[in-house]
Amino acid sequence: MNNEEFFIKLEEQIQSGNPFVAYRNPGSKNELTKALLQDSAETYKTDDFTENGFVFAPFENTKNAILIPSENAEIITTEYSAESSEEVEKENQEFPPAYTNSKARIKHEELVENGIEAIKKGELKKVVLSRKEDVQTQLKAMEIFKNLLKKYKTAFVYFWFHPQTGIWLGATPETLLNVEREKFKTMALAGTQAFEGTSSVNWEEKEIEEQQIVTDSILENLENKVSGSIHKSEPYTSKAGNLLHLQTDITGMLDPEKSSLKSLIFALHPTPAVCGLPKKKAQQFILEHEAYNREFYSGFLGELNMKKEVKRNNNRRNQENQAYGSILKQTSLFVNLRCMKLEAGKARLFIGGGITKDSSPADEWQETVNKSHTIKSVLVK
Ligand SMILES: C=C(O[C@H]1C=CC=C(C(=O)O)[C@@H]1O)C(=O)O
Repeated sequence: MNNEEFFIKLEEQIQSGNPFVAYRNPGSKNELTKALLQDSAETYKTDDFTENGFVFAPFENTKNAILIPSENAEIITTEYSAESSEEVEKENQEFPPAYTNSKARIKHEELVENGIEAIKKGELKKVVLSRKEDVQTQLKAMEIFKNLLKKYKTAFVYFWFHPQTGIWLGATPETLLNVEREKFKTMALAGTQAFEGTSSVNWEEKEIEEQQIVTDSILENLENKVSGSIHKSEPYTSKAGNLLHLQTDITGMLDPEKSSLKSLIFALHPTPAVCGLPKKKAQQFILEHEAYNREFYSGFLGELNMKKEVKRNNNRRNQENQAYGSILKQTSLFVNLRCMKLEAGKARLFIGGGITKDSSPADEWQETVNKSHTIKSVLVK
């Protein structure tokens, strides 16, 4: 489908009031943007994660994971080009410094102080604390979505609507879980610094430790769920919009006898990149202290057991590939970061950061300001 037809279909779906999602996977071949347009206003939920479709799950109470089932949706695709990286870089550098709202700053710094105190008392090892920020915007959701598609080629970019949740949009750099056949991939992403023209940067002890905590915890949680060994890369610097993070890629083979897709998802969610350690205590701390509802921020979203057509390999020597059928199931879930909820004329942004014993409240505030640019920069024409 060409771009024009694709966006007309999407507009028609918006008018109908029925649920839909439009999205592009990171680094997608031919920049393929897909949409699932549900054929009724019905609410479908998934509890056992065996269905196929697109799932949208909140941070807590994941029983409310909403599904757009493939079988109840029209699936359309288009190729929509991102801007060249030089253009994007230029825009990022030109983006004006964020205004500082001192009330919000004081509140966030107090929250971080409380987190550091709980860590120093030994109640927690790490906790991820966040805030919301409301920003006025004249842009329509579709324009914001196109801006996200143009700017963030390496992120998972999405535009979700459901009568139960309202409109959400985002560009997240974090994979929660990718499963194709028995092979799975996940990542430990943590540590942040502003991108200032180069990705060759040094990381301080604090960030290295913060990210190592995430890697260790993911490996520990996956231990009994996989067959054979788990492979991890060395931590490396990855770029997400105007930010740099430390990332470790983790891969392995699933053992269907030992674990279902659901148990794997919940072994990971919520990861210490959005919640903390120990998991239950950190979650409790967040719910008690953040004083607002994260809703779907730091939840997860993406393709669930979606059928993917695989082209047959005509190379005769590759007998093994020829033996496989041409359809396989793919799950590609992302952590819902760098996102917003859009209401009439107003975007609610959600931004957080990992707190460890060495965190500084002022630096953590600044980090949330830097992170908010990912979304703020697509709210203007
Ligand atoms: C919680 C967020 O980011 C996470 C992902 C990468 C780096 C993070 C950090 O450095 O704190 C956070 O753990 C957010 O963007 O709201």
